[in-house]
Amino acid sequence: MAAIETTGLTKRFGEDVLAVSDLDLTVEEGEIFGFLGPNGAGKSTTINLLLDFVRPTSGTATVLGHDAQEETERIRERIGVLPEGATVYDRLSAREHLEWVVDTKGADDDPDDLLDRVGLLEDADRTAGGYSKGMRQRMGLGMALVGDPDLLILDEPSSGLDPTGIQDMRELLREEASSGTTVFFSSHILSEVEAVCDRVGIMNGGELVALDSIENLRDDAAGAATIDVELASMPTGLDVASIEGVREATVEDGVVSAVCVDASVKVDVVRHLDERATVTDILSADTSLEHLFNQYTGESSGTGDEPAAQEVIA
Ligand SMILES: Nc1ncnc2c1ncn2[C@@H]1O[C@H](COP(=O)(O)OP(=O)(O)OP(=O)(O)O)[C@@H](O)[C@H]1O
Repeated sequence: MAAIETTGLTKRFGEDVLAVSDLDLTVEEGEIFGFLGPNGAGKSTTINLLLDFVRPTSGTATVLGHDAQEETERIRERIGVLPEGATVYDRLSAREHLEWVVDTKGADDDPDDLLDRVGLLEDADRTAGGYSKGMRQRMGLGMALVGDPDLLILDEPSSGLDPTGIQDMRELLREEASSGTTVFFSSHILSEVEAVCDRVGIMNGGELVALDSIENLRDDAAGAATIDVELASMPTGLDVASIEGVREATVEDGVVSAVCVDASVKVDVVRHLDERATVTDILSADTSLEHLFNQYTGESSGTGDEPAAQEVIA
């Protein structure tokens, strides 16, 4: 049985916003699944649909085999959730937050054990109103772990965490997965999920644009290659993007950049440009996993090793 299954899941907000479009997604039991995408891609809306916080316009979803809209209670008994912007009661301490969830869920966890696991035991008696964002996030994670859930659904769990906190969170997710818990979590940074996920789904504009293991995404990235060609002057009517095997072509400051499906296409790009202009320099680089993510989502490269594209060559 799949831990999460959506079929044609669609959510519109009003006439103009198609937040989630015809999503078919299966997350298997025991997986650590990273749900990726830039801001506004539809990640939180999908999570809210799974949790019945919003209702779908069309399509269906099941969580642990139960209908996400019809069997909400049965689902909530078995899952742990870290929602986006979780409510924090400023006057209650972390221990009191944990005790409250343990009571509500009818669980038998020792709150201190969980606080220890999320690194908040020392501050367990302080009221949460004075907590930093990272401490609130740790508390939210602790609350999600109550009742030894079969499935963890975490919306941007590393948000607000410092590098140590992110490392701790990864460890925790691995521990949970090794004890049989399915982990489904969203993020907008590929490198954050890379270290921990079995598979990732990449959302963009409400659509699932990639669904694969990190390993296969890596193979794709290894196959692809970027070439930067510097020209003495830029001729009009360049059509680099039409060259077979070129995925994306841009120009900035006299340099034409092309992302190619494999290394052999780079030769075609150079030939094409050499026939039309004076080539003054050629630079070539393998495409990073981050760049591949950017290609799927249309984000500009966040790696800092390539110039942001200014103009797309038609
Ligand atoms: N309640 C709402 N009413 C109207 N539009 C909404 C609502 N919730 C989300 N949206 C819109 O739906 C789209 C998807 O938003 P969503 O929050 O699901 O994206 P996201 O991938 O989680 O982004 P982020 O990483 O910024 O949290 C956006 O255009 C957003 O503005």
